[in-house]
Amino acid sequence: MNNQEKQPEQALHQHHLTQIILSFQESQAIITAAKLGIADLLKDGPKSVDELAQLCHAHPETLYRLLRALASIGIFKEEDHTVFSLTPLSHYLRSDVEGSVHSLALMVGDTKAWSAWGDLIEGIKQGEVVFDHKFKMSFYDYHTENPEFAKYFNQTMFNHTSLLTQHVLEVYDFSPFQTIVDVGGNHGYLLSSILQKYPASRGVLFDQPFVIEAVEKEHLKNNPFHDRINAVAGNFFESLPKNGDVYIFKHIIHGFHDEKARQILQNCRDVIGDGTLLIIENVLSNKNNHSFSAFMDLQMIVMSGGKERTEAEYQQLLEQAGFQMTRVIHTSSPVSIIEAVAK
Ligand SMILES: C[S@@+](CC[C@H](N)C(=O)[O-])C[C@H]1O[C@@H](n2cnc3c(N)ncnc32)[C@H](O)[C@@H]1O
Repeated sequence: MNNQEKQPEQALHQHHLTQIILSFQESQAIITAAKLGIADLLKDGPKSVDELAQLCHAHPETLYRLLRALASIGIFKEEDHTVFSLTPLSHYLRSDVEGSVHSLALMVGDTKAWSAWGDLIEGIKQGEVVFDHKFKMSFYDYHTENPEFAKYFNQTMFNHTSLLTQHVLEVYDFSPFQTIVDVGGNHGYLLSSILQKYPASRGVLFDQPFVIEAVEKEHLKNNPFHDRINAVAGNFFESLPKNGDVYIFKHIIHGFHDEKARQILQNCRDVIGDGTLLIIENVLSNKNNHSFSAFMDLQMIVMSGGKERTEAEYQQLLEQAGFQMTRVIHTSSPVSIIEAVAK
């Protein structure tokens, strides 16, 4: 291949890489629109920039430049000069729709969370959790310090879980289980959905005291399965509720490094008897293809100190905690179900 033939391909690669490097600009623009609540303001139809600027207390000229940039990538549409409407993409920036990513944008755009990503290099060089190192507090302590952030985090988990639950119910049969324990079950969406499908089962929702207190007030009060759910406050590093037939850990184990993850699983091993353990996670692919999980793994280095794992790594972790992996069931969503029993 001569130099002239190479040129277009090289230019393509250079352009592609440049786009990836600059994609933070798109993230920040979307986050800013989410912070201003633009999508909610447009839910009843198009509005002019002047109207929007007044409603969200922004500067009309710079707001126009923001919306013009977002319209150039399909987020919002400029119907007429300076008049904008929602698009299929910005629909999900609304805070009130199923599948909303509004809270995700606000969580990612939190000043501390965003600036921690700027120090990813420290995590890679030192092998430390960037957030802890930079702010001298853990990601979960930050939830206590900043309840707004905790609200966005919990709402993001809720939205995520509500999208995934159907896929889990499609492939896994919970009918053999009378008592279902959802460990770190937070809002109880997954547990409630299982109880809805399996009327003979009862549930235990286990989480930290402040979460259980909030969930009882906000979610369980109006939950039609409330009388079949026992909400239990505790700490999974100390002990888990006894007498469960199945213990579900959805998006729990990935939040911790191996030693802590083992400790949680060993505490489960102490109470599980001949019950079943289900770990529901985005399992990391062995191949280096582009994967949501591989970047979520970096999020762990930056924020909470956990790690995404391959199937083989989950198997090893389970064995070390006294379990035997029985099968891995893939769903039509990014999560898989890792099933195990005590050895
Ligand atoms: C990433 S969220 C997952 C929530 C839920 N399982 C889901 O997938 O939507 C982690 C959950 O673990 C809970 N958690 C964290 N530390 C805990 C602890 N030491 N004991 C009990 N629950 C804990 C958090 O309060 C939170 O609800």
